[in-house]
Amino acid sequence: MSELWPAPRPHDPVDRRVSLPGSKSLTNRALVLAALADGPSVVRRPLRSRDTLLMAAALTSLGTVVEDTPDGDWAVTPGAWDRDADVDCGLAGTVMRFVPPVVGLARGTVRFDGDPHMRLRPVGQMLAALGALGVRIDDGGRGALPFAVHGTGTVAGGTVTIDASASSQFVSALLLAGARYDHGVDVRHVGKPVPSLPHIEMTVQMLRRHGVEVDDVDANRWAVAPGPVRAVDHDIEPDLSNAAPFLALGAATGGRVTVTDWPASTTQPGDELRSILTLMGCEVTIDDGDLTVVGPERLQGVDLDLHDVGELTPAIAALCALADSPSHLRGVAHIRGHETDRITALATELGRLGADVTEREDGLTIRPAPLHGGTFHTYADHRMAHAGVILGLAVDDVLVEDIATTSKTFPDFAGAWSHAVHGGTT
Ligand SMILES: O=C(O)C1=C[C@@H](OP(=O)(O)O)[C@@H](O)[C@H](O)C1
Ligand SMILES: C=C(OP(=O)(O)O)C(=O)O
Repeated sequence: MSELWPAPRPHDPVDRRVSLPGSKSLTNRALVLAALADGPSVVRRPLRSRDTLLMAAALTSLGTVVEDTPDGDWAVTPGAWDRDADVDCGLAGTVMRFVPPVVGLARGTVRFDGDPHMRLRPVGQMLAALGALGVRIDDGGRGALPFAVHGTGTVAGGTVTIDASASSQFVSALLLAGARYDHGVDVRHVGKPVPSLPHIEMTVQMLRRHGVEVDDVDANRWAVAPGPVRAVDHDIEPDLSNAAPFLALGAATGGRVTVTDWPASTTQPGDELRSILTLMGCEVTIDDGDLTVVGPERLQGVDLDLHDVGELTPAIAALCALADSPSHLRGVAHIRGHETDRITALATELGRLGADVTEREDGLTIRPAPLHGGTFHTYADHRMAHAGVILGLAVDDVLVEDIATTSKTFPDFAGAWSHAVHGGTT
């Protein structure tokens, strides 16, 4: 078993100010668009974590130049994509889904693989759509990793139908590369509702910033016109999903936590934390870019459809386990295909520490129950580790397995968390 990390528990309500690293989703989109662009770009204040380093490595292996600047930014220069390569997706959905459509525009065979669990995460529908757009893919009929993409330098593109109910990233992936296809791309979703729609909106907004024309007037249809992708310098916002455990620190301790540089407007789903924490009884204010959460004496349970913001589920579920009325978290069947089956993992691990949890096909019901210490397993999932440390705020002797798994989207999370719980500015 990996190392067990004693989750720190504050003894008094905290009063902290926290600055967070950049957004994974924004950094990886910025890198892809910079690599596809018509000139050099700078990605400013990028997140440097496992997922974004894997993205930078993938684009570099194709022939893109990604260099560190003295300011800690990433300078990206498009290169000739004229070679065979191997891409390690790790456990990054954005690498496995966003890079194959780009490889269609390269000349060479690119083989993709990743961590053991990555071979179970859904990608088959996206590969099939890419095939229909004119890209040759060899996945041995598995519809999963490992697979190879045979790029010829051009992709016909055009209209394609896809069932993207397993992941919004299928749509984002096709849109990101689509402007560089001969006929652009016109993606039509058919199936159960697409999850995480704000992430598709994030893709559309970033494409428009790069001068790409996108028609998203109709529901379940996104059309990208063919044309150049203009080089643009990006400022990466802080990762608002990774704000969840830090805001939970205020919420769960009846304390006060301020996260700096909260964007005035954003497509990041973490922005929903403001209304979710308000529903749980917190006082939430924004003042001059500082978001402050003051926790209540007792947290209230919530009834929430998290379909649009599924990646927040682990942190919210942990807070619900600390609330003094029942919670229903619904609409997140798709998170069974995330870093682990998050619904089963949360039901198992919250239950192990005494929580009264009922697992449902598309979510969890959590009722108040006395909690106790024990080992919280994380299944290589950064957000399970966040859930574990949140429980540790209110329960003695919670041991979080493999805290280092948080490096997927947060460099030195353990250090930042200890600092935030015990005092000082991160
Ligand atoms: O496009 C993105 O950057 C993401 C989209 C979402 O994926 P799903 O639609 O698979 O939930 C989200 O959960 C993931 O963390 C990041
Ligand atoms: C689902 C997530 O990641 P990925 O980008 O690997 O899909 C996540 O970070 O919660």
